[in-house]
Amino acid sequence: MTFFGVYHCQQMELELRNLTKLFGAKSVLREVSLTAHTGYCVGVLGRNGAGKSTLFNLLTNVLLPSSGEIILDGQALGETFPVATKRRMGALVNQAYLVEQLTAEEYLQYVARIYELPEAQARIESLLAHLLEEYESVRCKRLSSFSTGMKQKVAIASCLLHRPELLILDEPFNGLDVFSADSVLSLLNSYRPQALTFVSSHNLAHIERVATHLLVIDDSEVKYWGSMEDFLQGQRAFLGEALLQLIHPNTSTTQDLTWLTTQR
Ligand SMILES: Nc1ncnc2c1ncn2[C@@H]1O[C@H](COP(=O)(O)OP(=O)(O)OP(=O)(O)O)[C@@H](O)[C@H]1O
Repeated sequence: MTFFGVYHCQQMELELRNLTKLFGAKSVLREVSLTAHTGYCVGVLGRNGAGKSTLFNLLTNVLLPSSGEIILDGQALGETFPVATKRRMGALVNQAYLVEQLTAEEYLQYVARIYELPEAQARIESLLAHLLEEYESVRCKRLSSFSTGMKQKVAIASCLLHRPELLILDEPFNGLDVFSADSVLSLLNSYRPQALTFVSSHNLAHIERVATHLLVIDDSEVKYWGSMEDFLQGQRAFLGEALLQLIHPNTSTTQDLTWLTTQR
């Protein structure tokens, strides 16, 4: 695959040092620490409300930590990340915002202008052709007429266009059918050596296909940080089984739901 060509990539090191986030009195992330490098694809796992999106919002400077530091290549990033640092990042967090009056190509040309990419057209064409199998038939259509999954794929393309060194994707497979998820997974796998990637998903099969490392968050804390291989302990265990051994489902409240199925 040749979306990005072969180019010499710098090694990036990202360190999270005791990263903590409180919302009021509620602690959402407590003392998250890790060091990751270019070439890692970190799958971020945890139950609903575990703090995954909060972590991604901290990594992209959307939120400020209550305490702790984000250190990039040895430099602590302060309250406002330098523009040069932001240029090294590509992020899909929260709801992707697209300019819906534009076509997919026009939107990516607009993104290319923001990043001052002089020769982005070939990349735009190859990304769209790879991600949108129906691309020829929707080439002239505005994004407002795209389906949820099609918009998601354009948003993913927009994160990759400037070849970020730090790629942060919060639930990128949301809304994607099995074929689309497969094209995104193959894209991420081909891009992986050139970046440090963080990706969250509740689809463990997707994480298993793409992640080299895992960060499992539960009860505001890191329950596991390390390689996928170590997590699975060299066994042929499925990720889902191994995850359930680490974080147990909440079983404290068993509700009587017979009212749902009893006749009126
Ligand atoms: N702006 C906010 N103000 C107050 N509480 C918040 C805010 N954002 C998130 N939270 C709370 O922080 C906790 C973690 O939320 P977060 O969105 O990070 O979880 P998540 O792991 O991404 O969940 P999901 O898997 O459902 O997407 C939740 O309890 C949520 O209610």
